[in-house]
This record gives sequence, C-alpha cells and structure tokens, in this order.
Amino acid sequence: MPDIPLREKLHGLYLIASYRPRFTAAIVAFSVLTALLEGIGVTLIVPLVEVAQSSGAPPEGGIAGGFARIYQFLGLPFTLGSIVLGVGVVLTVRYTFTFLAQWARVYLRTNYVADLQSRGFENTLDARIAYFDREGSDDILNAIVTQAQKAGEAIEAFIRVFQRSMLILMYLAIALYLAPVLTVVSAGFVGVLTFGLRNTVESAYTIGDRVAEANEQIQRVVQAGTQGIREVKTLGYGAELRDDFAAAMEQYIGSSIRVKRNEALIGNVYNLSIALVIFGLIYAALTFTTMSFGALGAFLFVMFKLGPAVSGTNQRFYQLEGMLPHLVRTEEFIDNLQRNPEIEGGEEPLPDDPSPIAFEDVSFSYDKSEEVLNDVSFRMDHGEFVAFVGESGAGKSTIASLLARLYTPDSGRITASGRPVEEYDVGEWRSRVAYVQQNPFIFNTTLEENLLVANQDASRQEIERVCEIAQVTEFVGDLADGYETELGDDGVRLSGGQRQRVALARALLEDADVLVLDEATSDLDTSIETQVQAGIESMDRDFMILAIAHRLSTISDADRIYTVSDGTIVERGEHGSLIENDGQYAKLYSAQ
Ligand SMILES: Nc1ncnc2c1ncn2[C@@H]1O[C@H](COP(=O)(O)OP(=O)(O)OP(=O)(O)O)[C@@H](O)[C@H]1O
Repeated sequence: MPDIPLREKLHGLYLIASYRPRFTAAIVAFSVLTALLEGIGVTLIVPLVEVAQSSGAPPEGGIAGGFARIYQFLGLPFTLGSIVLGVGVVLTVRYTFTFLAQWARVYLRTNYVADLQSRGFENTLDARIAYFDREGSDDILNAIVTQAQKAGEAIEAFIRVFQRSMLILMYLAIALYLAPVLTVVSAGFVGVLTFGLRNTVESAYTIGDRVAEANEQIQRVVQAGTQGIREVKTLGYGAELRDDFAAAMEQYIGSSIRVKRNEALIGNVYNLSIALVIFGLIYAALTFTTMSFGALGAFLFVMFKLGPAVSGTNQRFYQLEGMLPHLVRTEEFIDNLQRNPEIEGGEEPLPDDPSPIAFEDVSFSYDKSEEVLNDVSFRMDHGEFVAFVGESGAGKSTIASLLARLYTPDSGRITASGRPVEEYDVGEWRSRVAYVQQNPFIFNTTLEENLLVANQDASRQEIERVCEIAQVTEFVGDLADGYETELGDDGVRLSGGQRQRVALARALLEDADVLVLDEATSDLDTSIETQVQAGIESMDRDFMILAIAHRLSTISDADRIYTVSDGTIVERGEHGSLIENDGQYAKLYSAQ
C-alpha cells in the first residue's frame, strides 16, 4: 500500500493551523506557559529537598541558589513552607492555563466542525445542477454529516500533540541541565525506538484513508437502501446491496481496528521501553554521577513524567495521522463544490412583463460529447400557452431546464423582453418561472408548509384557491389533519398523482410569469386531469405556460405546439393544422 505523500499530510496540518490563527496562537501561548510553569514546578523539587536537608542556611549555587535569589528579590523568606507555597501557586497558575488551553481546544474543534458543515451546506446549495448530475448526493451527505466530525477530531489531536510536545521539550531541557549525558543517551534510545516503530507499523494516514473510503461507500449503500427502498424490494436488489454494505463494513472494521491496535501497540512498546530506561537511569544516576539528592529527585521526577508524555504523544500523533485524511478529503470536497458554482447572472432588473421569451438557435449538450438540443428556436408571447411533444429522450425536459436556467446553452441564446436572460439575476429569474416536474420533490413537513415553500406570505384564501384549481381539495379532506398533515419523507404518504397536484398548487401559488409543466399531470386519472386543466384555463391569467406532455389531449388547446425529434424542432403549429399536415404530431396523436 503506497504511503500518502508528506506534502498532503503537511497540507492537512496547514489547514488546521490556518483555520483560526489567533485562536491557534492563544492555544500555543497557553501551552508554552503551561510547559514553563510545569518546568518551574518540577525544578522547585531541588530547593525543596536541599532546604529540607540543610541546617537552615539558604543554598548558594545551582537551581536552589537561583530560586533563593528570586525569593530574596520578592522579599520572601526561603523556607520549606514558603517553597511549598511557591509550588502551590505555580501549580495553580499552571492548571489554570491548562484549563484555558483545553477550553480553547474544544472551542476550536467545535467551531471548525460547524464551519466545515456550514461551508459544505452553503456550497451545496450554491453548486450548479450539473455538479449533482455528475456526482450524486451521497458523497455530499457523507462529507457534511460524517467526515466533518472526524476532521474535528484531527484538529483536537493536533492540538494535544502540540501541547504535549511543549511539555516534553520542557522536561528534556530540565533533564539536560541536570544530567546531560544520561539525557542524551536516553533521548537517543527513544529516537531509535520511534524511528524503528515508524518504519514497522503501517502509516495511520494510509489506514485512515481506507476508513474514510469505507465511510463513503457505506453512505452510498445506505442511501440506495433507504431512498430507493421500493425499487430495492421490487427489483430484488437487496442481496447486492447487502454484499456491498458488508464489503464496506469489512473495510471499515478492519481498518478501524488496525489503526487502534497499532495505536495500542505503539503505546505499550513505548511504556515498556521507557519504564526499562528509567530504571536503567536510576541505576546509572546513583552509580556513576555525583548529583545532589535534590537534583536526583528532580531528574527522576522528570523522567517519570517524560516517559508517559513521549509515549502518549506518539500515540496521539499516530491518531492524528489517521484523522488527517478525513480532514483533507472534506476540505477538498468542499473546495470542489465551490469550484462548481451556480451559473452566473447579471444584475439587470427583470421587467414586470418578461415576454416575449424566445429561444434563438439554442444548442446544448450535458457532457459536451453528444448534442441534446440542436438549433432550437421558438417564442412565447404574453399569456401564451405553448406545448412540446415528441418521443422519449427527444430533449423536451432539457428545453424546460434551460428555460429555468438550471443549465446554460452551449450556443445560441435565450431572451426575455428582448435581452439575453444572462443579463438578469438568476435567483429573480427562477422566482418568476414556476417549474413543475413529473416527479416533484415533496418536503418532509406539512401540506401547508409544502404549499408555502415559494410564497411564504400567501393567505389561507390564496392557498385554498390554488388547491381548488390543482384539485388538492379533492383529497385534502381525507388527510388526517387536513392542511396540517405531515407528508413524510419525499411525500411518502401521498400517491404519485397527489404529489403532482401538491406540486402544481405550490407552483400556482408562486404567482410566476411562466408556468412550466413538464409531464406535471401525467399521474392523474383523465377525469381529474381534465378538471385541473379546466381550472387553469378558467384562471384569469396573464402568465405564459410551457407544457410538455405525452398525453396529447392535454395540450390540444395550446396556442402553438412544437414537435421535437432528436433535439430539433421538426414541426410547429396549432393542433388542427398539425393533424392536417399529417406529420409526426399526427402520428403520435393517432397512436393514442
Ligand atoms: N442530467 C443529464 N445529464 C446527462 N444527460 C442527460 C441529462 N438529462 C437528460 N439527459 C439526456 O438528454 C437527452 C434528452 O433528455 P430529455 O430529458 O430532455 O428528454 P425528454 O424529451 O424530456 O424525454 P422524456 O419524454 O422521456 O422525459 C436524453 O438522451 C438523456 O439521456
């Protein structure tokens, strides 16, 4: 398994350090101060022992002498009691700093996770539709819900490693001062041990990457098994999904346990080795050096502290490496979303009446390889009803998507009121185009909330009016709580035709200038469909309607009908004249 390049790891660390530089600086400061005070606390052992041993005269040289001078400078007596008091004060301040650093660490971690999730969600909402076509939504969910939390753990591990490293440096400095040779020998031993372990234990970054990959796969499978549960059951796809899930789980379990086992291994090898080193050091210090009892006490104390600190740091460092892939992947993912931003629009205000809307020689392809629309031109005037028919895959829905500006043409242009639509703000444009699709998404909330999505200020009277037209009223009485009924995940408690009617009512409530109906009533039975149509026609409307239909009876009253074949408009005209022409439309009509 190839190791991940150092550059990528460093990039991960850079992302952590640069997230909130001031906060990071505060944590660095608290950690350095904690280490310094720990050092002072530990070295106070020296005068403590020496004063206890001496007959009362203040010590002159060495560490004890240094402290004696500080006490003298502060005008304090240098007695056993005052030294103990000094230790107490130093430790109190030290642990206060430790508390502040821990607080800051939790703050940084929590904010980082929240920030990642917010950026992820913001960028998701701002990403262009083409991105979702390409990437799907499961990776987005995984990045925002699962990976962001793990990235937070990386930040926490990073800070812990830093804090402990400061303590280690402090202990090492004291040990070096007290017994340079012994310290160098022990540090050399620990260095060799670390190098050896690093080269025998598999990199946590590599294993962590496999955990992240497994998480993505789990998310994908679970999403297919929940959102597509009906297809899974009716198509008998469950066994394959189970296998995929099991394979992802196996990878997750194997890699997660591996990383934790390696952490434990490193920790215990260290603990054992360092315990042995310490006893060797005690022997060497007592046998070969002439250290004072105070210095020896401080030295051994430092060594006892140093052991677990070094082993803990190594373990944490390994953990950090395991978490870094989650952080790097999530950041990259969010950047990638950002590199696919919503299509840009101008700032020209859209006129109250945007008609006529015209497609002028519009060509378009989704993936630049196969042209889906080829030189499509048509026009809609104020209040007109135009319709598109044609065989499946001809490009009708693509025309509707381009009109809603979910995509932009590759060539040609779409104009409104004589100007290219690119000059108008995208958000405003979309708010003036009500788009109803064949399989509309129903939000997991009440019927009323679903209706109000695009027009929060609509009155109950307006709601009831559009529900009357869209024939929602025909079934609302059957719902448990009427308009307050929760419709479930993607409107699961409604039939296909009921969902379409809710979507139509919601669009009518938008009070838009163009109503796009893309097979919007295809799931309704003929009698309800006729009533819906009659309702729309009876509206005192001045908006344009662009309807796409397979059931041609629904569009026979259109002002103009366009027949689309293979991305091109092949005929146009009213129902009667098209039948007379005996072209494709007439064939489609007679086939019904
Ligand atoms: N998001 C997409 N990404 C890539 N290709 C797409 C996408 N949507 C549609 N297509 C392709 O574009 C072509 C036209 O599709 P479109 O949905 O516009 O046809 P349609 O006439 O509305 O068909 P139907 O009547 O079946 O709804 C098809 O070949 C389809 O495979």
